[in-house]
Amino acid sequence: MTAQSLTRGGVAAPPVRAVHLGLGSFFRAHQAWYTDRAAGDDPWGFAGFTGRRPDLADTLSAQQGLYTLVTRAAEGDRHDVVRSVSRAHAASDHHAWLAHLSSGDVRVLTLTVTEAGYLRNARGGLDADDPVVRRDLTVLRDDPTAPVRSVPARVLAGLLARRRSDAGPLTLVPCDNLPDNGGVLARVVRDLAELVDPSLLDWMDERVSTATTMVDRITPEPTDADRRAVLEATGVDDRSPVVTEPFSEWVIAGEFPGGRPAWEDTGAVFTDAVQPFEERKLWLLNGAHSLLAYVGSLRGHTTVDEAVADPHCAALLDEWWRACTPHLSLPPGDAERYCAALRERFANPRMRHALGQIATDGSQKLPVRLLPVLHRDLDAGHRPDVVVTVLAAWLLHLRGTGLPVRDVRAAELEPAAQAPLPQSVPAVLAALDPALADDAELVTAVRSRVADLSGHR
Ligand SMILES: NC(=O)c1ccc[n+]([C@@H]2O[C@H](COP(=O)([O-])OP(=O)(O)OC[C@H]3O[C@@H](n4cnc5c(N)ncnc54)[C@H](O)[C@@H]3O)[C@@H](O)[C@H]2O)c1
Ligand SMILES: O=P(O)(O)OC[C@@H](O)[C@@H](O)[C@H](O)[C@H](O)CO
Repeated sequence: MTAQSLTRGGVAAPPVRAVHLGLGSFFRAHQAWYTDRAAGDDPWGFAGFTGRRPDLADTLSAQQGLYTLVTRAAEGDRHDVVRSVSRAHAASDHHAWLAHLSSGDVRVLTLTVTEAGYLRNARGGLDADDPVVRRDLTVLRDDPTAPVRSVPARVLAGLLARRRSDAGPLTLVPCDNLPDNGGVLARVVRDLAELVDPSLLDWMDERVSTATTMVDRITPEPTDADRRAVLEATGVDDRSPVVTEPFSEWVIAGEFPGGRPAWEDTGAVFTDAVQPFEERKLWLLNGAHSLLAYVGSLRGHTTVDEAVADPHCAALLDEWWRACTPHLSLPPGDAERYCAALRERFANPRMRHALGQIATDGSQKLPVRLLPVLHRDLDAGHRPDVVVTVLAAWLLHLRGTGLPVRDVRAAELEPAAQAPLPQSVPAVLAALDPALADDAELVTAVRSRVADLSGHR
């Protein structure tokens, strides 16, 4: 049998009414999927832009934006073709970026650019010392239409173009795993606007809203085996399928004065307060993921399902969840149900979610996944032992034990971690939060746990 290609068969793609920055697996498993299912007789199409490399834009363009979403349950796979990506552009196609964002048809800009992509400094504002930000600042001051590379600068360039064309209201919808992701995005873009053209700030107040979101759907990096499995199951030679789990959640707070897809029809929840959902998800799921990534990999595991099958890791997970629960603000019983679901989600043996993907950029993830719980416990006079273990395991990871280090701060963290423990422990803790390095008891506990963990390898 000849393999088929993905094609729209002469049916037009939905009109571009939304733009996405950070075209990758998660966007395709989540926001694009919600939008596709919400289409009804009022379809919204995305113009998706990659964050950096062109590959996915090229592959998707060759398939008219179509791709197969594989929903992988423990019992088997479901295959759906998602049709809401109408155009796929490489990051370098700045002309198209400005054109779409200048269009009055476009009312929503979603983003998935990783935690590191927001380029924040230690105080949460824009890191104006970052070399890419510095270069973009010079470029934008000179010519606001010239290509820029950082996320804050790309968004700002799009807004400057939109103001020139007077294209109407726009809502920014960040979908990265960050608390108050709307506040984070608004702040870095406004910080840059102040440096480039402060007159934009008033225009932004009138024309640009920023939503805050909690997003949840485990979506591992697809593999060649996934692609072969799609070909075998469907007969379609999809060059870029996405594999995800059946579970999905999207909680959104914000205004959409220019309109939006009917995401609530497909399960998204609109609320005034995302924070309780965000904390539940970032601590219970993402915190647990980071725990498994650093401790599980030290114990020789490579995927989440392998790690949770290890009774030692499973016991640490329970300990972590017990530490989080008193600090969550959703009704009692909610966390229990969420953790029960997580046990099943993590154990799905067919997902093969690589610990290496989760371990990336710990310097950006641990502060939002673990430290809020650690600080609350320390303030209450307890030191959660499980957090000591994760911090010790992270330090060993930075020392080269287990998974390769991929972190935006690797150049600073790897040498710091190599020093003898009396220096390396406070240095690495301070990189997460200077207050941690000032806590002598915590430093001692982490030192002794590093020694225990290395001894038991
Ligand atoms: N994969 C998941 O399970 C999942 C679930 C919830 C939320 N998320 C969020 O989505 C993000 C992306 O995950 P993914 O699975 O799509 O990854 P991916 O690697 O498939 O895609 C990431 C996209 O972000 C871009 N990007 C990466 N670093 C960037 C930077 N510094 N500046 C600009 N763009 C950058 C990439 O070019 C790519 O377009 C995660 O970091 C997370 O915040 C992912
Ligand atoms: O995507 P990251 O790199 O922020 O984190 C890795 C995982 O913890 C994360 O992707 C989860 O799978 C996801 O947040 C589940 O909704």
